[in-house]
Amino acid sequence: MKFTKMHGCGNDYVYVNCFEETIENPNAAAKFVSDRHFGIGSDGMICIHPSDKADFRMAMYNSDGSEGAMCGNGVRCIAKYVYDYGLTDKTRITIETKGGIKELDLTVEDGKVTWVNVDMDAPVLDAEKIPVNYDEEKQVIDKPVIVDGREYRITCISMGNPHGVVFVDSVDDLEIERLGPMFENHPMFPDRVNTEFIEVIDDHTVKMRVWERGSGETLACGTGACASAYACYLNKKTGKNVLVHLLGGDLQINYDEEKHTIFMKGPATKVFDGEIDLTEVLA
Ligand SMILES: N[C@H](CCC[C@H](N)C(=O)O)C(=O)O
Repeated sequence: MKFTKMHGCGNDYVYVNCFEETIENPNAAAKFVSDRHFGIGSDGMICIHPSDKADFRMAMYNSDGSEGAMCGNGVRCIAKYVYDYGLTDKTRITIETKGGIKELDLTVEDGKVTWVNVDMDAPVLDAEKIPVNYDEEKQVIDKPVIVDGREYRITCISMGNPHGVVFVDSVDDLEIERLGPMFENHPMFPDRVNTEFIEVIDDHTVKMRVWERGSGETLACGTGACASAYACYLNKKTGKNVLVHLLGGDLQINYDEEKHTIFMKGPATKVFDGEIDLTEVLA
């Protein structure tokens, strides 16, 4: 299988061009290639497919092999892949995901994509759609939740995939390896959840760490940054435009109230191309 290792703010995936490759068991392949000791090493695997509804279609898998519905850093890297490898010459493209069709604006410098601005669509607060069960509440905004004997306040949002945004005093001394799985597998989330821990710096800047469903702590999460920026706005912690500092870089998130949509702007980076034999692994 030919692949390309790429990352967005350090959120790294193995990208496979499925116009040319066929993967029999993508869940098992994702789990294997993601392994940082026995595989290639990544937060998961992302397949680029043809689409009959958009220019391209994304299928994304976490490092535990589970399939996710949307990936903000992933769609930016797909934009870079399809342009840089000549699958398109357009600088405005659409990508079909299980979390809806996304529109992307590509910035090209010296013939290569460097930055991508994505229309991430409207944030969804409807508890049933996220999904989250919190008493009979229709929305979960700034609600108390007890984790590890401590009370946190959580705001739940879907960006095509489920997020729980939690405000903390400092993200630097967070015991994320211990806390992350407790949020991820909390009974209020029937499909598990991606959890963002947010430290507010000022009315347009936050620091974020994320514990991703199916992948653990990652250096960045695009959908998570969007959910967090919107949670900050809802809870009056920031305005509509938020610079999110992640462990692996920065994302600029802007909420366009008129269009009721969130824009995410950030980098997309290629690391290397490679080839791997999966016949024995998947046998
Ligand atoms: N890192 C991704 C999100 C992956 C979400 C995945 N962990 C799930 O929903 O299961 C991002 O940049 O948006």
